[in-house]
Amino acid sequence: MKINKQDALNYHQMGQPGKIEVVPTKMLSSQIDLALAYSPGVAEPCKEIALNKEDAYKYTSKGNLVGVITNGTAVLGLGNIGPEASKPVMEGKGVLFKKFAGIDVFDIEIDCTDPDEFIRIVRSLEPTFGGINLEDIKAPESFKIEVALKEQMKIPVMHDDQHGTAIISSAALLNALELVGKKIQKIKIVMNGAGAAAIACAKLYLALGAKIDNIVMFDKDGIINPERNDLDIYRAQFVTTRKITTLAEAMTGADVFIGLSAGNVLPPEYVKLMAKNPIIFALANPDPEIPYETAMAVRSDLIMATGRSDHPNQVNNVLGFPYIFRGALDVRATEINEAMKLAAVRALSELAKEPVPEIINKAYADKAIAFGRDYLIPKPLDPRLITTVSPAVAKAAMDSGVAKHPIHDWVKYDQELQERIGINQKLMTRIINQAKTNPKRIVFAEADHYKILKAAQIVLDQKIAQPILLGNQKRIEALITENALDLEGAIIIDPSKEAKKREKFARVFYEKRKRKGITLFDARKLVKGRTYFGALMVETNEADALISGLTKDYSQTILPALQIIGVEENVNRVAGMYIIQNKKEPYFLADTTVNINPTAEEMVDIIGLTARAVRFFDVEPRMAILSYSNFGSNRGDVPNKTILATKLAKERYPSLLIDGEMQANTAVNKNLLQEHYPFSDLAEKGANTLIFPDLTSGNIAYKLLQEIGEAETIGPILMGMHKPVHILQLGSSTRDIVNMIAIAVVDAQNHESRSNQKASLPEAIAGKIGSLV
Ligand SMILES: NC(=O)C1=CN([C@@H]2O[C@H](COP(=O)(O)OP(=O)(O)OC[C@H]3O[C@@H](n4cnc5c(N)ncnc54)[C@H](OP(=O)(O)O)[C@@H]3O)[C@@H](O)[C@H]2O)C=CC1
Ligand SMILES: CC(=O)C(=O)O
Ligand SMILES: [Mg+2]
Repeated sequence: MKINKQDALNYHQMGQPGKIEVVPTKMLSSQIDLALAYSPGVAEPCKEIALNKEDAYKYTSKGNLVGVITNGTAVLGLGNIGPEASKPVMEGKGVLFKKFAGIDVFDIEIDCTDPDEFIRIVRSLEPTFGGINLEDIKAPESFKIEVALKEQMKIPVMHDDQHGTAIISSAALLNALELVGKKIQKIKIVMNGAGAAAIACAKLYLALGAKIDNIVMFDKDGIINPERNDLDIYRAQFVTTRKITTLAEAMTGADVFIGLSAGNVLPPEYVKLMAKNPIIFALANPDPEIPYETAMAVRSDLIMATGRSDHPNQVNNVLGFPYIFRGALDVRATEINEAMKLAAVRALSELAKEPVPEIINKAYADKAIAFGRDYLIPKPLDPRLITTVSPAVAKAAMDSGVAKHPIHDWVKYDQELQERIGINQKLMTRIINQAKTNPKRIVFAEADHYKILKAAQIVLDQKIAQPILLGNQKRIEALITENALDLEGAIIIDPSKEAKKREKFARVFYEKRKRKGITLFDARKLVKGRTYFGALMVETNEADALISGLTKDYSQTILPALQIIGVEENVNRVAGMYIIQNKKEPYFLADTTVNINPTAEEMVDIIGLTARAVRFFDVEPRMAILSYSNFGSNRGDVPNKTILATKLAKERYPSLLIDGEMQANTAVNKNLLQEHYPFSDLAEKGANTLIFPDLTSGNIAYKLLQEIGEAETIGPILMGMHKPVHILQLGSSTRDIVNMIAIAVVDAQNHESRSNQKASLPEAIAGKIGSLV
């Protein structure tokens, strides 16, 4: 994946600088809250903790808080760039801890290179944290620091670059060896790098059966052999007695190369020297010891992994640290010991051999990921990691006697883990990857706008879509130059210069609308408008989907689309849906954009369209029909209408989980449903799809969520059009536009794949033609 320097800087700079903030977990909005949270109320937990320090786990965030601590001396493969410069990486680790395992992090960058002083500082932080993740501290100091802190602290301490890397690379190595039928006891290993990561990896390989005589290690000064008189005690363990002096000699006949050093230090010709079916893990970040493509081009029997996400086999400690700490914190382990590390290795290596759920195939746009040369180890977005690795680590902590709070109910623990991450966090990743499998031509009516051009560049770079930019060519080109955009490959069309095409489109439009009051003269005038022009491109198959609306009111944009493209066959109307992505799961809201005051029957159409669209996102809809009343508790037109809509929808779509009418909070609060309305079909899980009684309530609800809720919103997704058209909200961000483009591409793929299938909406909902927007 091409990452542009300026984009990376903008990403970190935009909005509130950095990637992380502290969010309160309790209400703090009244005098009472303040008195409880702070003086005088706060004194009570203080006094309890003073009597029993363990109560810090009960009354503070300690039990779920990890310190990601560094001095910035070995930041990725960038070297000793200092504590300030390491902060983006540490914030990044914090975000991954949170996203993948629900663990909160304070990142702490300490200006201190003296190991004893560093040890003293970190040790003094024990009251704050439930665990310490040491990060990017250079060897050999990192060894001394970790050993001392493990000894002196009663909370789990792990140097991630050592043990995270050792665990993940061991799991991948065991699986790679299994694939090529080699035994770890027999393989010849070249370790390039003799720092924190390399030494810990080599030690774990030895624990797994590798032979010290078969390992050769290199640092910047060359091979580690008896002639070296500059070796610390850690490197000295890996002095080779073999008669080798150069990397080329070591690579000759080697089975495995492990790179934990720096980028681009392994010449391709050395790869040729390796034994049959060689294994290369080039793990330096961000640039591996040899680029993936270069190594793979050298020989076809190579098994290759890197630390990056843009190639198969990402061997990166992100597969470990969130889940290892999760398991350790959950049993309040006093340390992370060898048994826990080996349990993580086994869990990871076994998970890679399990059949891969469809959700992961989709997240990686790969039709069928299966254990093999390109899939040695689970993918970082695999939601099974938390429910596999964390329990394995927790069990091992219990079995090895370091768990202060053993887990007894493993089924309940599994559920808790799932709830921590929410199974559908990766919704847009899945859609984007699905889009990449078959990019489509997307025409933009408002291409003379920076945000559209930037989004077009992103989708072009990421091969999500082929942009067609409508607008004044000179203005578009000026914007591209002004903003240093790279839009090579995008098609620019200036409708004002396309007289022939306009005439063709005017005639198509005229034929469609001549009995609806449109003259050819009107048509010629209207097709000068870019939304008309774009919609006609889609209608005449010159483009696959239209995106418009960034600078215009919704109704002005939808009109041309409805007049030209119209409503899908077998569907009575179009409707708009918004996705609200909260921390745990997405919620789907409809109709938020089109139907002003639908009748009960019209609501049933909207329910059908929405159910199908929700399934398009691989989510099973649990639909609540909303009102200001709960199951007949209030009278009025809206409750009457929504009660009828619920009844009719249940009749028309018997396979759908629908209930109503109910208030919005009832719908999304399963405890409330269980307590007061246990008879409801939604009582078990609550609703994830909310159908509004009218446009006023739908529109107000999503706009409020968008502006003052903390959730990310995706949409509006226009449902029920004959061909894909999506209309942006006025002022959408570049990110909103990219999301919308990906949705439009997948929508176009689905339209294409069902063009020969004629099925009614109820049949589609019954699952006969799959999930389609
Ligand atoms: N994929 C993953 O999950 C992970 C990858 N890494 C990567 O591993 C690398 C090392 O990290 P870490 O061990 O923490 O850092 P350290 O600073 O502890 O170690 C770096 C080691 O690499 C050696 N080295 C540097 N350049 C060369 C070279 N050209 N040839 C041979 N050896 C070289 C250094 O030698 P000397 O001692 O002589 O200076 C040192 O032994 C980084 O690139 C990092 O990104 C680390 C952790 C996880
Ligand atoms: C991944 C990681 O921790 C590193 O490269 O340092
Ligand atoms: Mg690191």
